Amino acid sequence: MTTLYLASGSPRRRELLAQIGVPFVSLMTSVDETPLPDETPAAYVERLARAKAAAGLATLGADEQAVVLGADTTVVLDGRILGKPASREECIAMLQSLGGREHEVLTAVALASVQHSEARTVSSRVGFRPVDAVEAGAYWDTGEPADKAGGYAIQGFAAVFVRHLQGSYSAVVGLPLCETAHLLTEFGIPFWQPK
Ligand SMILES: Cc1cn([C@H]2C[C@H](O)[C@@H](COP(=O)(O)OP(=O)(O)OP(=O)(O)O)O2)c(=O)[nH]c1=O
Repeated sequence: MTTLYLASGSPRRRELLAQIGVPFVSLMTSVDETPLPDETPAAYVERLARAKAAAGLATLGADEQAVVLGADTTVVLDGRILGKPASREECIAMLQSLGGREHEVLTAVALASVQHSEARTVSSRVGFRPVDAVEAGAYWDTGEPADKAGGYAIQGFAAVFVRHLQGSYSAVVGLPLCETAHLLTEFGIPFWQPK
């Protein structure tokens, strides 16, 4: 019987996958998240999602029954990749740069088995109201932004910054569930639907 593994340390991804009623086993993997020179944001997120799935598969040896899911989420502003803020100052600068305008959130999901691998990338647009430095600093102090791409969590306190979202809410949180369900079906893994 096929077993689905989630190669992710993200609690959001665990919750999102559980939401669509798929049994899975969590795996911890680590991949280098440095962008390659001249790599586009779309190429970057897909490469990382595939790398996370491949790294997970490698830890399982040659298990013919395993399918591994990896994903990556990146915030893109003016073509620039915004990663996770490393400091309070960086987070304040990031949130102020996102304030009063729209940015793109790219999330890729990849499934890999010994036989083959597939990936899908979803682009969403998020519009923020202006965010001043005092509020951005206070938001950093909540502890929420540190492990989030772009320094914010739409599902958390940062919801107060979000004027609009065009695209996939689950993708912004970390896993595009519509596309994930489609890929799972391709790999013969049922979600909540009757078998
Ligand atoms: C924009 C945004 C990102 N995020 C999160 C999703 C991801 O967990 C994180 C982006 O970092 P990722 O590198 O995609 O994922 P991760 O390091 O948390 O987990 P792993 O690589 O082990 O799967 O930012 C939110 O939770 N809410 C948001 O609104």
